[in-house]
This record gives sequence, C-alpha cells and structure tokens, in this order.
Amino acid sequence: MHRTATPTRVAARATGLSKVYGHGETQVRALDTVSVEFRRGEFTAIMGPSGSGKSTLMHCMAGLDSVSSGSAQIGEVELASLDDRRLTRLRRDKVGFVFQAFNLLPTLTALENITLPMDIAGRRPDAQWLNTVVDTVGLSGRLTHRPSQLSGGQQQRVAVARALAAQPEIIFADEPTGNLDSRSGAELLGFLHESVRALQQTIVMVTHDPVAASYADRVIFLADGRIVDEMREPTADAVLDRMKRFEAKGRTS
Ligand SMILES: Nc1ncnc2c1ncn2[C@@H]1O[C@H](COP(=O)(O)OP(=O)(O)OP(=O)(O)O)[C@@H](O)[C@H]1O
Repeated sequence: MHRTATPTRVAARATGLSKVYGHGETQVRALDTVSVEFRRGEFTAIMGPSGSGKSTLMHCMAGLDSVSSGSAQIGEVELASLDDRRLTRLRRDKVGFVFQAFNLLPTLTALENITLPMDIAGRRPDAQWLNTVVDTVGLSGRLTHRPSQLSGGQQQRVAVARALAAQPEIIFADEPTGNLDSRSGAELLGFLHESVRALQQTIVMVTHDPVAASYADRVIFLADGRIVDEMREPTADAVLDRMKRFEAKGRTS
C-alpha cells in the first residue's frame, strides 16, 4: 500500500530537484530530478561515487546553493521563495551543520563554542536541553577547555553538540568522521545514532564509508545526479556490496 507521509513527519523534502552548473559545453547536470524525503527522527546516509552529486544535494537542501528547477523544502518552507535575509534566518534557526573541519573558534571554551550560534541569534539556550546534549556527547568534564586542549574526536563532538543545542529541524553532516581516527569516528557515529534515537533529531550525512553508513537508518545511493537505490537498516557489508556493484556496472557500461 502506498502511504504518503503527513507534512509534519517530514523534516525536509526535494521534489524533482535539478541543479545545473555552467553553460554550453561546460555545463554539468549535478542533480537530475531528484525526489526524496527526510523524515523527522530519521538518520539518512547519502552515498555514491565521487562527482555523483552528494554535496550538491546537501547544499541545495540546506539552502547553501540555489536549485535550477524543482523544489527544496525545509519543513513546509520552499527555500526558493525566501529572499537572502529570510534564507539566512532559516538556516540559522532550522538547520544544523557538521563539517569535516570542526570550525570551532580557538579563543572560546567548548561551552562557548556550543552556544555561540544561539548567542549570535539572541536566543537563550534551554539549560535542561543543553545538559542533555552535553551529557549525551560526553563532554561534561570538558566544557571549560579550549579546542586546542581537546582531542580531534572531542572537538568534533563539540561541533555536533553545537548543531544539536539549537534543536534544529534537521542536521546536515558532510563526512563528519573524515578527520577522525577509527575509534573517535565510531564514537561520533554512535553518538549521532543516539541523538536520533534519544533526542528525535533528524540527520542527513554524506559519507564514502560503508561502516559510517551502517549507523544510519537508511542509505540513499546517488549516481550521475540521480537516486538509484535506497537501503533500510543497512549493514556495512551490504553497503559495500552495493557499492561494488556500482563500480562493476561503471566499468562495463
Ligand atoms: N560550483 C560548481 N561549479 C561547477 N560544477 C560543479 C560545482 N560544484 C559541483 N560541480 C560538479 O557537479 C558534480 C557533482 O558534484 P558534487 O560535489 O555534488 O559530487 P559529490 O558526490 O559530492 O563528489 P565527492 O564525493 O567527490 O565529494 C560534479 O561533476 C562536480 O564537478
């Protein structure tokens, strides 16, 4: 039976989204009529070969890049309908980001880094929520440390706590474990998984790593700017197998 999700259950949605870069001979169709929903409280990994459009999809969904045609929505808001000022405000209030580079300010403590976006927005952090987030990421004993006094894994956890603290509609993570050793990476992924379970956060993560993808509830596979497959409750082995089939197909077609 086909069921359509009710609007409130969808944190973000792309409908027939295309993104074309450049003109004429140098034109690249980075996304080709992509339609996908990201449900509330769900952890989605986006995978696919280099150049398949993963970052472009994330940037269009997060309002960091404009779409060429089709639509990108956060909640019920159509991003193309917003002027620059409203788009900036929506990003600030509704979207959390975690990038490979931690982007922490070196002169601020961990706690100050976590609350900085809310300070800038003039919002007072909810103390109880902040405690929950800090506890969940295991940073309680480190809040007065500056980034240089923290390990890479701890710095990335500060970046995740910063994204979670503002209770955004959706968090976009671009290779969040790219700069971490495997133990810190596993810790961080476990934490992202936990924040989806315990805090009902919605997370979309771009990754090349089948093990990282296995922490998600589902994996979306992109190839040549299109969604070509989707896997629920992925295991690292199943994701790796799927990726190998892409590569084999790429060699024969
Ligand atoms: N600003 C841009 N101008 C022109 N072409 C672009 C631009 N950004 C991306 N592209 C092209 O769009 C396509 C998709 O790029 P994108 O970065 O989304 O891929 P990706 O799957 O994230 O790749 P990777 O895994 O290598 O990061 C590529 O062919 C890329 O060269």
